[in-house]
Amino acid sequence: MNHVSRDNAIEVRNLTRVFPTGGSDTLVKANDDLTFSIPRGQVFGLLGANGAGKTTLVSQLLGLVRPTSGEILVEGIDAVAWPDEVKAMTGFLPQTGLSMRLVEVRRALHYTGRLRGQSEADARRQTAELIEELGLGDVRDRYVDQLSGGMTRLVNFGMALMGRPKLLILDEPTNELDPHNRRLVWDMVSRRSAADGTTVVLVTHNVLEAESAVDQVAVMNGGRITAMGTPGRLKEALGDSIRLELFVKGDGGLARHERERFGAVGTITAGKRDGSYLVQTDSARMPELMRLVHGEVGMDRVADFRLTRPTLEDVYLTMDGRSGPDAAPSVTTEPDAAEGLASAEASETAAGLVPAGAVTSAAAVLTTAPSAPATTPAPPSPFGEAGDETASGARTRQAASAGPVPRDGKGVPARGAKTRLRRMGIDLKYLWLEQMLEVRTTWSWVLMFGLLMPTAMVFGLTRIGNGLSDEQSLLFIVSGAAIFSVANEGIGTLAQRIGVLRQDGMMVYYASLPISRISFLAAMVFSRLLLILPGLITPMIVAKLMYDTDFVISPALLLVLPLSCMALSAIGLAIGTLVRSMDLLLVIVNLMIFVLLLVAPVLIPIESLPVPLQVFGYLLPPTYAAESLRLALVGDFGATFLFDIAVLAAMTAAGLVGASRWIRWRTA
Ligand SMILES: Nc1ncnc2c1ncn2[C@@H]1O[C@H](COP(=O)(O)OP(=O)(O)OP(=O)(O)O)[C@@H](O)[C@H]1O
Repeated sequence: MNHVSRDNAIEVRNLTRVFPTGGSDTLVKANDDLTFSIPRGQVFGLLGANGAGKTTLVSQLLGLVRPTSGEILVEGIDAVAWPDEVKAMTGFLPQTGLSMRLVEVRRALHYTGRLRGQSEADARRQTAELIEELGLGDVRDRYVDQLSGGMTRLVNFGMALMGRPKLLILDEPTNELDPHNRRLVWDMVSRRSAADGTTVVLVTHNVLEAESAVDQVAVMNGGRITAMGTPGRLKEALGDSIRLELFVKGDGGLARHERERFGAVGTITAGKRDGSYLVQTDSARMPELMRLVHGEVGMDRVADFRLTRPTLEDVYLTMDGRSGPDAAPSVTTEPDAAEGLASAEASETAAGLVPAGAVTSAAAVLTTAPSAPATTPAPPSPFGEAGDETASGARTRQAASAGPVPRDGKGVPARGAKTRLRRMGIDLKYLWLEQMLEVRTTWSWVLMFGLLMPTAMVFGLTRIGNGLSDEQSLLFIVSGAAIFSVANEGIGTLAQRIGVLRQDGMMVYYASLPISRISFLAAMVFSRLLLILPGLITPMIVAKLMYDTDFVISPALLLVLPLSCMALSAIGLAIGTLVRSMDLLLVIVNLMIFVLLLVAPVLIPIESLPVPLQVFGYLLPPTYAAESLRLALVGDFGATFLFDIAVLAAMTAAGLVGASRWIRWRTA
């Protein structure tokens, strides 16, 4: 490990990320050998054209994308090896695809805080604070997806702030916001960095707005950083120039000879609007310029004019690489190792911008901005008893003590098994609650489906031909209707739900939280249990009422029923994570319904099938669920029953393990 500065929140060294493109041999270097550091407490703006590599960079900071090569340290923690530790201290606002859309605003904030490791008391307190600060009081009880685009963005911004993270990564935070709310967001960003020492990485195209909020800016182009420094220094690097925006009244604008007079003082460009011009020149020629405006054009013809220094937008337009090969001086990002990380000691003499070809330290460029004031308490450590219900604000207090993060022998933040288990329990609870609340709008339909469909099956199937109401037929009809209902809701719905989460980009949000995949998947499975169980029980009740069956109602049903739900749901999750195409997923789910009705020995005895179909039947999970239910209903708890139970348990485990392996927890 190289020397690590204690003042830097983020250190990136020789970071490269390559993506394969459509063609087999072609590769795109989304990030190309980046080296830089961000001092703690800074607001760091990341600018660049579409496809410049900004999202790839921030995704790697969060562990959502694995670098091809290079190193990332966030608060001294290796983000590649320990992404969860970085996620625990990072608030992330993705550009699109946030989850928690079908819960109330207050719950979206509260649950996010809890999932980020915040104590219950602190999560509640911060939720109330943010609702107040963001002006969300009137909509606190509304579902997030019922809000306007701008309000939703504000909620998403609030979610990123939950847990009082040390690091905030905001991807286009002011998209869709009105001017008032944009100002609110920039003010909150500045306040957090100045007062709490939060480090902020800001991806934005809104250069003019960001100018007032950022301490440092990096301009990216083609995967490389072409310029980096404070906005002031970057602007200075454009030269001691000024710009005049001139708006002339009436038709025709400036006469030809007038344009030539301005052209002799600087460069003049006609704007898109009739009569609008931009003149750029050396600041020493300002008096000449003003004489031309006043004397040559005359104030009676001037609708408006603005004389300004170059803006950050001018820097961006000059350096994002689109203005031609000669326009952009570039900063090389290959510093000398020692020099690159000596940023804390680098002085005001560090240049804001370095001409192309010069090998220099990008980190040194960064050092000209002030680091967090000495009086600023260091931000909280996420590695304590984060889930402590009673220790309100525990993380904040830990931060104030600002000691080094406790590590085990391998540089990994130390956490006991008890703490991890407790965290898993909390994650499970809030993910489950979110899932349950998300499906509440469809509860009535699902329940009705779970009640009506099995009832209709028992009613209809027992009337086939001369009637199939003998004890044996009833056994198959009842167990078949029950398992058909579970398979529909468990396999079918869960497979599609995962597909929709992936398609809408919502997985990125879950993956950015410090939760385990298993907690996420288990919460999805458990959230289905209550919806599925009625479909399992209804056929038995209907058969009892219609035919007074004397099935054995034993405690074993308490094992068979939930286990069938979990096994089939886990298989549904595995299918949903394995099959990436939503269209294919829909085909599979619909095929499954046919297979269940026609081939799988759910409604028919397996011995009645031809041998090839028997083999096929034994490969299908519902076969074991139906068989174990039949055996339980006749009180046969022999070897076959135990074997079926073991297979269902194994399927639950295999489904969850498969899903957690195939789920895209990293976006690439
Ligand atoms: N998963 C991926 N697979 C293949 N190529 C990718 C992947 N992700 C990004 N890229 C490519 O990497 C390059 C950088 O993309 P990235 O999304 O990081 O740019 P960006 O600066 O964030 O753009 P924008 O401003 O449009 O969001 C692009 O050429 C993009 O096509």
